Amino acid sequence: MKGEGYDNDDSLKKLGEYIKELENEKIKKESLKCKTKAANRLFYLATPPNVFGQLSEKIKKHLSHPIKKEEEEEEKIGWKRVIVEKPFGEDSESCEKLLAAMGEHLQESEIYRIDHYLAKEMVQNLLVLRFSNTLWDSLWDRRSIKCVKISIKETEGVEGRGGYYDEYGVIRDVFQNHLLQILCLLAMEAPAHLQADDIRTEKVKVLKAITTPQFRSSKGTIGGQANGSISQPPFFVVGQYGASVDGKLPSYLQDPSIKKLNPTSKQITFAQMVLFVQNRRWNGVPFICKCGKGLDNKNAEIRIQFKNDELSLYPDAVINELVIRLQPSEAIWLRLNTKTPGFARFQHTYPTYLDLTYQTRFGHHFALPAAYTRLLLDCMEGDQSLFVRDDELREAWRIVTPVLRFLQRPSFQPPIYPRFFYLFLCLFALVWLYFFCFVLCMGLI
Ligand SMILES: NC(=O)C1=CN([C@@H]2O[C@H](COP(=O)(O)OP(=O)(O)OC[C@H]3O[C@@H](n4cnc5c(N)ncnc54)[C@H](OP(=O)(O)O)[C@@H]3O)[C@@H](O)[C@H]2O)C=CC1
Ligand SMILES: O=C1O[C@H](COP(=O)(O)O)[C@@H](O)[C@H](O)[C@H]1O
Repeated sequence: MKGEGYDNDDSLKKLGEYIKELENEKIKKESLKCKTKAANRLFYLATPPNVFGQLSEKIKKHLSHPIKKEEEEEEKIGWKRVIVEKPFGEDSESCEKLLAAMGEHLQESEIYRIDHYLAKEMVQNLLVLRFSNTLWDSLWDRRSIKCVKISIKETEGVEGRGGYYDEYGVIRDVFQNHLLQILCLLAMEAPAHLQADDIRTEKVKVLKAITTPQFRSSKGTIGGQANGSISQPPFFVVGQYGASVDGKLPSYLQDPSIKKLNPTSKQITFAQMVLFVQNRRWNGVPFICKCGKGLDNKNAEIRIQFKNDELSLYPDAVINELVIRLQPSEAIWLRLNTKTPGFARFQHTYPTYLDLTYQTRFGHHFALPAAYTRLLLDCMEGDQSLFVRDDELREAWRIVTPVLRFLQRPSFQPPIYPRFFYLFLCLFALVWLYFFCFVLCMGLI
């Protein structure tokens, strides 16, 4: 295979023959122990997406099990499954092409589209947290929830991955997939059953209820205009990271890979959008979604902020907030008010937390598998719950495509934000501490 193109029939034929040889050997050995003659085939396409279609065709042609006269059941002949990595397209149009190219040769049940965020412990936990605790049933909607914040923040920059990143940017890299998937799990209705397709059907409904961001220009057209502004809801913020304030960490444009490929790149590395799920449950509740690189913190979390009751006896008390931290250090906490402990009277509230930090509560009793371990196992077991279905993909691209078009305007220039640098913050804190001690000492003298 080495050195041959993905479209080379001969080499793929050879690969098919080689696989068959291996399977025959294995079946010979194993048939002594068990009666199965099936040999399953799992293909992992770690290739650029532009060859997914071509490869699907070759897999069908040369690498599928030879089907007998009458098509036999999967258990007898073994299954064939294909895992594909994102990006599944660059916008709605290219996604459609990709879906068609693969769909021509493979069935949807054979395609496993990876979104590794779906396999993170706390993302899987969302279904359990929401639907096994009836406590939320009357709270999980626009009547009680003020807003939902989802953020995936990274401190790292592109670190030499500019070849891939500069073509895709943060919206295609994280927003369109990981972030929207989390939003779906938070906003969806209870699925009919805990089966892959029931769950995915509910997720699609959420995506369908998200209105496509509209862009207004002086000419009243949508998207792509130089002086366009986003219409209701009016919020989206983008940027590209610059160098750290002390100049020690390079900016996006100074990254060696970007410098080499596209030194004047306008690609964005941060995006925040406020999305609205326009259905009866969520109408009017902003979902504030942000993700980016070169930021102040590496974490991924969900914050569900509850409304304050206008008639509350404690109008100044902090609002209740449910926080689900996906990483680092998985945790769920609920911010509540208590009486200020001690002599303070009941007029005084004190914000505190009901805290479920996984490490403390579950310690070493549970090993959390890496996302990819979970996904590979699920694929082998034929469970598509944590993989993205074609209609989810279409809808997710429908939501972000107008934004991407808007950012492609020739006049667009990304705002630059300084890259966060911890050492800088530490030095800053030290200077303040020093100053504070100095003032304190002077006071004492
Ligand atoms: N189990 C655990 O480990 C627990 C840990 N904690 C920790 O305690 C600390 C406090 O937690 P918590 O009370 O929940 O967090 P905060 O009340 O400090 O809220 C943090 C959130 O507020 C946003 N925010 C902060 N400053 C501003 C601002 N000026 N304008 C707009 N938004 C802002 C942050 O956004 P952004 O991300 O953009 O800055 C983030 O979403 C955290 O470090 C938390 O990790 C608390 C409870 C349990
Ligand atoms: O898919 C991607 O995700 C990573 C972030 O994943 P995490 O598991 O480390 O949170 C991101 O850095 C990368 O750019 C993107 O392709």
